[in-house]
Amino acid sequence: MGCLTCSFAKFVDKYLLWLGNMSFKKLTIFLIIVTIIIWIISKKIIDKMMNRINFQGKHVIITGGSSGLGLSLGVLSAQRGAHVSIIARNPEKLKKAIETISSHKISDSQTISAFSADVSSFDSISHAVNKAVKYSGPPFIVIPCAGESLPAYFSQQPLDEFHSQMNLNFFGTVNTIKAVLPEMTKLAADKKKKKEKPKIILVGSAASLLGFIGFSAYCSSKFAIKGLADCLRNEFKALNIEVHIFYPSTMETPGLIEESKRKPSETTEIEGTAKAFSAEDSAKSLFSGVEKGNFHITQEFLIYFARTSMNGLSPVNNIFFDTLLAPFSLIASYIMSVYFDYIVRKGKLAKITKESFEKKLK
Ligand SMILES: NC(=O)C1=CN([C@@H]2O[C@H](COP(=O)(O)OP(=O)(O)OC[C@H]3O[C@@H](n4cnc5c(N)ncnc54)[C@H](OP(=O)(O)O)[C@@H]3O)[C@@H](O)[C@H]2O)C=CC1
Ligand SMILES: CCCCCCCCCCCCCCCC(=O)[C@@H](N)CO
Repeated sequence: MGCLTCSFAKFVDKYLLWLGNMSFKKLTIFLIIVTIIIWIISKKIIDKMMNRINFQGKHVIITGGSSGLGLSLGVLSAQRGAHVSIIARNPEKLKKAIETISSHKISDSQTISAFSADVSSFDSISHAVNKAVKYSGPPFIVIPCAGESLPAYFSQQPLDEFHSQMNLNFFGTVNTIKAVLPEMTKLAADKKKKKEKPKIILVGSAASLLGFIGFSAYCSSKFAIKGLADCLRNEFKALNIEVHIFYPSTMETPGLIEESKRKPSETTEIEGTAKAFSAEDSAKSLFSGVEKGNFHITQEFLIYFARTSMNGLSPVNNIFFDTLLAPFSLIASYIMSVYFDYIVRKGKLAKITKESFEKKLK
């Protein structure tokens, strides 16, 4: 034993001597490389150690589950053995979605069901949730994914669209969480199941982190979801319920096709800075983020990077990585704002405004 300590001391001595003989520049590079290697290895080990969520026999409720991201989340949940309930308005779309999701079941005992409801009405969503719970049991995972984007120039957008965006995206999320909370709280309090915390995953957007021309109504509703997520993450610790928020950037979904028909050209140009993903890939990122235990879930590095500089007092995902990135993200945000402003100055709205000024002067 003594000898072991002895050789360890000798090793440390040699190592320190070797470090001491290095030039400052070499030492700095060496330390940075060692830190990065330790970080990568420890992250890999931690990720491996993290339990994958056991979906088998658990009930997953997804609003907006008849299309786009919600539908892909339903398919993934079915593939992993969950009972899936999807909630949306249009019964035809729901019926088709049920067929798609059911074809991915891995066991006959899985229940895949659909309930028609409007999330912007508490009575409507609460009625649907009660039926879903009666049919498939208490909700283990809830994803309030129903949402829509109505892009327009602020000056041209009718006031009622600001209300409808808030009613669907923000209040739809609040209503859904309110509706599932009593049953989820009971499930979370179950001592036998204490290890597996029920989870709520809010669906924000990259537009929960930054705002630009054309998204004033949509972006505000998505920023509100970010604020809600921060508060609930903290408050629901008392209930043993886990809260996460997902910030997808553009996804190729039926919703995107619809919004593109009315999207101002400047908005499209700025949004194009980030890559578009398939709904399937985004759904996979959402669940893998939950499994890694991340509160903030992003699909791509660019949005992760953007988030670090606007973190405020929100919890960081990775203290080392986020702290390292934040200053660079601030610099990037400055460059981005100069670029975004350039797009707006040379854009359609600026042209229309200039023309109407000139008309008035004549
Ligand atoms: N696509 C994108 O680029 C991005 C999307 N997001 C967000 O992801 C989420 C999903 O978007 P995406 O997949 O594109 O959307 P889709 O338009 O493809 O699907 C929206 C779903 O929500 C349902 N829905 C809409 N309004 C209501 C309502 N009032 N009550 C109940 N259900 C409703 C729709 O069904 P029905 O109409 O029958 O009710 C449908 O199932 C949204 O929250 C969106 O803001 C975030 C970032 C990027
Ligand atoms: C720190 C500097 C990095 C900045 C990165 C900026 C990238 C800008 C892209 C923003 C993409 C916004 C996507 C919103 C999509 C959306 O929610 C709608 N399509 C809804 O349907």
